Amino acid sequence: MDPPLATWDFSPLISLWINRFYIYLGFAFGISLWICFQIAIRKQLFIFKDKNSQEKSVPKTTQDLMTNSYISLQKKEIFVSGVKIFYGSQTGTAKGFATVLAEAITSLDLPVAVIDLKEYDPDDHLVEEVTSKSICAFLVATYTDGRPTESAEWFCQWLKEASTDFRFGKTYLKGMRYAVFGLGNSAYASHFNKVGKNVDKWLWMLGAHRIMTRGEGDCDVVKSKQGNIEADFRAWKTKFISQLQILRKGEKKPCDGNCKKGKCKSNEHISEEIETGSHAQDGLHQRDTEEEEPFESTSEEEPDTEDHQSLSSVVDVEDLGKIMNRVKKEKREMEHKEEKTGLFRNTVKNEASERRAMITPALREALTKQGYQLIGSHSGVKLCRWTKLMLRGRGGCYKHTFYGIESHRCMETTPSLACANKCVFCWR
Ligand SMILES: Cc1cc2nc3c(=O)[nH]c(=O)nc-3n(C[C@H](O)[C@H](O)[C@H](O)COP(=O)(O)O)c2cc1C
Repeated sequence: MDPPLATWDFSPLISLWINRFYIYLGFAFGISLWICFQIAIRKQLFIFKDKNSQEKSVPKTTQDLMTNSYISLQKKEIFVSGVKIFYGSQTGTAKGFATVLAEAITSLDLPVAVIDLKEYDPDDHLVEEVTSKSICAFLVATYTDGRPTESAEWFCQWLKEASTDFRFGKTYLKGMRYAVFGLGNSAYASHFNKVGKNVDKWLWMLGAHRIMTRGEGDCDVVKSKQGNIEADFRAWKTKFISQLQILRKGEKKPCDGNCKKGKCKSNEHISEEIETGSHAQDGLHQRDTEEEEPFESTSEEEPDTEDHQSLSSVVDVEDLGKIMNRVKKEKREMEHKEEKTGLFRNTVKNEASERRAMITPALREALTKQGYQLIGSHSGVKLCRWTKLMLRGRGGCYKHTFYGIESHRCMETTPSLACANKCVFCWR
């Protein structure tokens, strides 16, 4: 028989119920202790593992591997990413030569692209060659009156204009490497290979680096150097391929001391000049060293003749840069002569030290990065975005919309960097 309900003792349960908060507290305390304990253990384990891995994870072999892979990465530096062969052909000779050249380059395991100049827009793409690490070969034919083929007409027109446009400047294509092979016939004496010569000259004027002397193919079998145009091309091709292999290895042909102006008389002299940076600073001097056979290249003389012409006639504002360069060159020569004779030496030096540049090196760097062409040590100019758009037929700035002023005729210029006014709306 069950005891009656009244006889049951509920007092322990009641006391538990009354003290239930202490029980909860006890549980909570226990759980937090357990968590802290776990965290402490994990931390200890982690420190231990870390120590071990630091000691063991980079064994000598791995270290060696890392060093080796670094070296191999360094070794794998690419000096030539590929070759682009541009051709301007009418009856197919240049095109055929381009194919032959492409095959020869493919056998060297180098990527190659054969491009018809008809399908190439220099305005959009030529500047890519500055950084692309490719070598550009131009095979261009000359036609009546020294004109290019129809397919190369726009390319030549663009190059001609850009090379004399001060807004592009002398360094627009700096970094681009190229070689030219012209196709022509010496029977057309006054216009023999004119297109090849011009393309070579214009690229050079824009600052591109000529990797070898221009080749001249001559259809006149009597006058042709190698007997016929095919042989002329083969000779040029052989030279091109060997030059390509040199460049591919990252080797640079040292100056052989046969510079036109005789400024690099010995290799010792060159290294001195490179160290002092005079070669890098003086574009003309650098170009001297690039000439393999200076007598064949006309690029250096021709701009000068143009300068003479421009001086004798009405001066175009766009030619001012060239003229200034000539004046500076003459001044330098004069100073050089004076220094030689010992006359006025001290005065010249004092003047030079007194002259203070208005553009600080930091400002110069920043402006150049922004695309400004700096003139002397005082002014900077840049073609405005609206002008570019206007020239491309893609609209203009608000002055066009509101007042009908065509952007490329807009004369809002504040080229002097020394301007002390702080006008609110000045673009600077
Ligand atoms: C009508 C005509 C005019 C030419 N005019 C010239 C010229 O002025 N100067 C020149 O060096 N070669 C001239 N040539 C020679 C071509 O440049 C040469 O034949 C070249 O190999 C043609 O190349 P292509 O077959 O790729 O078009 C002329 C050829 C032709 C047919």
